[in-house]
Amino acid sequence: MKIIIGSKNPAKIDAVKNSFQRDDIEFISIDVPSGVSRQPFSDEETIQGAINRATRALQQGNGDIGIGLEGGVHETSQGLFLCNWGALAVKGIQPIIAGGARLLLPEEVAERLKAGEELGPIMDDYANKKNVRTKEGAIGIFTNGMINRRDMFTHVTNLLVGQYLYKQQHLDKHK
Ligand SMILES: O=P(O)(O)OP(=O)(O)OP(=O)(O)OC[C@H]1O[C@@H](n2cnc3c(O)ncnc32)[C@H](O)[C@@H]1O
Ligand SMILES: [Mg+2]
Repeated sequence: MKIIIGSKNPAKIDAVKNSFQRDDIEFISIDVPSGVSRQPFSDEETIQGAINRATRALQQGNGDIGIGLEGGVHETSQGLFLCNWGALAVKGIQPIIAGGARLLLPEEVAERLKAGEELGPIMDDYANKKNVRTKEGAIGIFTNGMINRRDMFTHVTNLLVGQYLYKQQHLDKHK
């Protein structure tokens, strides 16, 4: 079985590998356009980015399953939340969608996002580290390492794969 991941980010690739613990799987990661802003600014836009990555990965990689993972932010009355979404695409059914953990971003980070900066570079600057987005992620920084970006995305990919297995077993109900 060939699984195509729509990103070259190791935090995302490792999450997908964690969710498919089988020997007969080939993982291929390709950079596909998310089709949304580089910094998605709502759940809606982040979900669309995840779906676009999954369907494009499936097509371009000519695989059995395409997986798209997308990070974004979402405005609420409490402030700007970090949000993460994932999609799993296979031929013949609507993409399967799942959301990840979320947390409130500090005002200083939110202000910079609203001024047009991307979260990746903001986090490197804020934490005085390099490549936070490919390592612990914003979620790792703000939880003191209790949950890193790979673990957060593994939860999302488990939700995707679990739903996929369920649908496979109940195919006629969900066509
Ligand atoms: O290579 P890709 O797959 O694009 O991975 P990415 O790290 O850029 O991640 P996304 O495009 O999914 O996220 C959109 C933007 O938000 C940033 N971002 C999202 N979550 C983050 C996190 O936990 N830590 C740091 N930056 C994050 C990311 O760097 C992008 O600028
Ligand atoms: Mg990106």
